[in-house]
Amino acid sequence: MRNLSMLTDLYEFSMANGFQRNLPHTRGIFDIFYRDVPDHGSFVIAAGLAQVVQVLRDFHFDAADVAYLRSLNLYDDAFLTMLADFQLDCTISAVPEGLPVFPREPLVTIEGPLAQAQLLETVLLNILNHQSLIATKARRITFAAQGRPIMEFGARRAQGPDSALYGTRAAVIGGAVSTSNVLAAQQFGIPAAGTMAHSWIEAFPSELAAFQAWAQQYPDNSALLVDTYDVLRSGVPNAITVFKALKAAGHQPVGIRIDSGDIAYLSKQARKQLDAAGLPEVKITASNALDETVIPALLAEGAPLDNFGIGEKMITSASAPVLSGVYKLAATRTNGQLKPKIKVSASVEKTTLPGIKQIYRLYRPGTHEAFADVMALADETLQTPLAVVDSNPLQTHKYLALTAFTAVPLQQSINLAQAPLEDVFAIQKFAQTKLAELPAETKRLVNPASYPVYVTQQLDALQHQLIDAFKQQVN
Ligand SMILES: Nc1ncnc2c1ncn2[C@@H]1O[C@H](COP(=O)(O)OP(=O)(O)OP(=O)(O)O)[C@@H](O)[C@H]1O
Ligand SMILES: O=P(O)(O)OC[C@H]1O[C@H](OP(=O)(O)OP(=O)(O)O)[C@H](O)[C@@H]1O
Ligand SMILES: O=C(O)c1cccnc1
Repeated sequence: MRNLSMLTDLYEFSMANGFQRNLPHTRGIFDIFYRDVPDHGSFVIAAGLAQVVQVLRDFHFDAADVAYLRSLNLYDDAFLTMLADFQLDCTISAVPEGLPVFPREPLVTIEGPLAQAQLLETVLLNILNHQSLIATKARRITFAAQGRPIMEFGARRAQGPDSALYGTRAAVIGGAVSTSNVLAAQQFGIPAAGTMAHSWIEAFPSELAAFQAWAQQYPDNSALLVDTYDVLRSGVPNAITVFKALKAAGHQPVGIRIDSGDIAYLSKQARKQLDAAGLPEVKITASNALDETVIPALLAEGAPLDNFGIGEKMITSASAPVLSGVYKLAATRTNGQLKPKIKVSASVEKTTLPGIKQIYRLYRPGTHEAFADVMALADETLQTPLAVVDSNPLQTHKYLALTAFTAVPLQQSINLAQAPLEDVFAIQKFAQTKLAELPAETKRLVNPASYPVYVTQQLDALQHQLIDAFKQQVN
């Protein structure tokens, strides 16, 4: 990954420069969290931490970067010198990639000198917002496919090269099993997969000649695109001719791909033709702007589809193209003294949670059934009964007591020097394990139930104390 230290908003440099001059001995503790789930879902799949770790490991400014910043005539010499000799002095704790996370829960917490930690806002949000968005969308599509494999086909429609590359990584975290994107396959160890484009068929004198040439070239990888001319009158009959010849020569025919028209009707008819020809093993792949709304419609019609190629809708998260994760100051530390901080906003749902926190997932004792999350101050011990209040500021502010639970902390401190860049399929498996722990009603695609996320009485009291102090100041 190239050095992304300059991928930031100008105001980060402007604040960092001022922090160094005004508050040189103050450290900032920043939380990264989001407020709204894309597509009206109930959770987001956290993704992108491996790239965050890479960026932090390599965070430095080249001579050309410093010269450019100097040319803006905005910044102090001492600040530019600090950038030129940059030594990252930040610590990071984070939830693991693949974990389903809920609104307002800190995915990542960064602590460091204000002048450093502020500089990380833009690039960290860029990475985490993008990958978590695509992983979340891929989870929805995978869920809709009910176990049928999803091939990621989106490189041509992604918003630029990085979105194709890291979007594919995120799509696999969310459940895709292979990709047509060779760079992503190479870089992340994802199986490379694919069929053929219409140009292959158009280039030959006939569809049959095109299929035959393909089968000769790739006798054990013969996935044939059958919709160039007429799926049922030409594509499938020609594919059957080629598959029979392949079988006779001792090869295993792979499948057909349908990429246009009424996919339910065409796949049912194609299945009948293939079965009647003694080719029940031939798989049917569907593609063409598929997503988690079209796939269930196809399956509800009884479309006999074995797998899906998914491009534009997944790689761009077309139905919900933004995850608005934010980077908010939760506390400062000066000469060892911790000061919780809050942003009190006119819109009550934007008021932040102060202090250094930990998130806990609560399980029914002796089970893997998660039933709620609790955000607490990091130095709190969770007592039973635990007094909590809904973390959603728009809910009624009513305390309740939680009694029977096993609490598992979700954020872990990350050792930048040692943090392993985990295998994407290990992350996918972890995501599936963690998804399995959530109540079924929170996972459905339409109007999912929201999962309870509470804050402890102590954290709630701290928030209200800071809000009151702010009100007194204003008055
Ligand atoms: N039976 C079906 N039920 C619901 N949606 C379907 C069904 N069959 C296809 N679709 C979806 O409808 C959308 C439009 O299909 P259509 O065949 O009109 O595509 P198109 O883009 O016009 O075709 P082409 O790719 O040849 O230009 C696509 O998202 C496709 O996946
Ligand atoms: O629809 P997506 O989910 O993005 O899947 C990838 C699409 O990419 C290819 O189309 P191509 O670029 O050849 O254009 P087409 O729309 O004419 O098929 C392929 O045939 C799929 O239709
Ligand atoms: O291999 C394929 O079939 C493929 C790859 C990218 C986009 N559409 C289809």
